[in-house]
Amino acid sequence: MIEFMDLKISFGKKIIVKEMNDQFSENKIIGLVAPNGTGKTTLLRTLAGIKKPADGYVKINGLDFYSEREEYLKQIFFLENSDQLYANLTAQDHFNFTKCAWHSSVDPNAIIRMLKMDSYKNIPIRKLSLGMKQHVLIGMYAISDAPILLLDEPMNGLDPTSLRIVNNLLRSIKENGKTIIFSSHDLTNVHTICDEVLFLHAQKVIIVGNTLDIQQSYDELYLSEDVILP
Ligand SMILES: Nc1ncnc2c1ncn2[C@@H]1O[C@H](COP(=O)(O)OP(=O)(O)OP(=O)(O)O)[C@@H](O)[C@H]1O
Repeated sequence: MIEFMDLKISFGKKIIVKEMNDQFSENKIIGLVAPNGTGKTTLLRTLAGIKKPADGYVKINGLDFYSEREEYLKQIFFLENSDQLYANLTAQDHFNFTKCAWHSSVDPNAIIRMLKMDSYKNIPIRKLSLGMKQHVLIGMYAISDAPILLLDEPMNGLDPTSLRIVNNLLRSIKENGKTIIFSSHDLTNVHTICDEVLFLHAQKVIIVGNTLDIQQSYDELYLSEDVILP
């Protein structure tokens, strides 16, 4: 369970979220959607305890980051982007490390097979393409077996086949009782795999079930705000 209570997030006078009071139960894939610069990464960073709220708090499975930091952090896996991977280590190294650090029973070789990474699992990260590095990141999430996975635009750089494989992987992680929150600009894919969609708009959070037309909701919220060029 993720609980947001009177959460306010800001950078000084710049408010990202004014007041958030929402709850998310387990076993869900939640898409986080908003235009560039609205605050998706900032919200994920706040959930991960990297950014301190200006007010209010987040509880994860009843745990508070500031008073129960160690237990709180055991609930979440969050790697902001592939720049955080070790350039001289391989995918296999990252997977082995993640399995060990998280005391996970997930078999890295099964994930390598599922993500079709055999041909590059032993190549240093610095020699991989963006899409290949995204596979490494997503593989680490799967291997962590953490209850809550926070992903920032994980599908960027994936080809259509990889996207389908990653979607299937996320679905199977969810079926194991996990909660996945991922930010994305790909509304079609959000519609394909999410149970709920969380829009950030006008410093507020708007949650919609995925029965609605996501594109239509997006247009209604944001299109009128488009800048009209002279
Ligand atoms: N460290 C910081 N100090 C001050 N302002 C920041 C900082 N980090 C982000 N911001 C501002 O907060 C706002 C939200 O940024 P954020 O990166 O969370 O947006 P985003 O929705 O993830 O954008 P994108 O879709 O482009 O990745 C932006 O206006 C950004 O300039």
